[in-house]
Amino acid sequence: MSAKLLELRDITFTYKTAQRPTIERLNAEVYEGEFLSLIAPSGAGKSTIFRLLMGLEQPQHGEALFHNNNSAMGYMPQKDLLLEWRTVLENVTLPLELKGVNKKEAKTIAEPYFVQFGLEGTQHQYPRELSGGMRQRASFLRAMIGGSKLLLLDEPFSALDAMTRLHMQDWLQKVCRDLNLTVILITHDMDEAIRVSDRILVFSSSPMSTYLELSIEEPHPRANLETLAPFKQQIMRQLFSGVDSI
Ligand SMILES: Nc1ncnc2c1ncn2[C@@H]1O[C@H](COP(=O)(O)OP(=O)(O)OP(=O)(O)O)[C@@H](O)[C@H]1O
Repeated sequence: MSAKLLELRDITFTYKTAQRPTIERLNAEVYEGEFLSLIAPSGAGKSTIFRLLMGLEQPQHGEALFHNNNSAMGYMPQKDLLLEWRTVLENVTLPLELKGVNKKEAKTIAEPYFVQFGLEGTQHQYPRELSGGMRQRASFLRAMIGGSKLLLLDEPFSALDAMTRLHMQDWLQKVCRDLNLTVILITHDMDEAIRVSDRILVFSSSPMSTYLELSIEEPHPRANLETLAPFKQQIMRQLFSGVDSI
């Protein structure tokens, strides 16, 4: 078992204008090097968890506790937010420049990753010249280049076509393992969660509080798609546990 990287301890959070909490007494742990997915109904509060982790909101009760000295996080939103007036390389080096690394050195640090991220040859192109999958890979490289070992991915592939999405899932899972990154992924897509994750937390309603935890052991079902079905059934049962009929 890997070491604990992050702990959510008894977190309760209510937006100022809301009548009831979005997160209530939530407890969860994240382990170093794992790929963890969160599945919950739309509007349940998944992005709010990311906002709390990034310190953009403060819980009224409880805390997010980091177990190592590096609490830096990379964040990748649904829309890639690449800056259209900067080249791909200049987009990728942005977090380094913001940390005070000079431009030349930032480029030297970023360049070697272009091959691993399937972006070789795009360094001096502009984002508009890239395909959707390439844009997401550039966005992902930008999220991790600052040295963050924890990445928060908020439905990063939802705008991609089905084929590109499948390629991206396999690629993402592999690159995270190779770079020993810890990932928390928000997704609506059960197949995606099962394909990429080591562990999945499934919430059935808001406020987000208790959840079903699925640990996906080896041999991983991504290796044999027919083995996805039992996991999918468990997720659906949990998601619809509060619903009388569909
Ligand atoms: N700044 C805010 N002020 C008040 N309420 C908010 C704010 N941001 C989000 N909410 C509400 O909090 C709830 C949770 O929102 P959140 O975006 O975290 O859900 P989500 O699970 O990520 O949704 P989706 O799956 O649709 O992206 C929603 O009801 C939303 O309307």
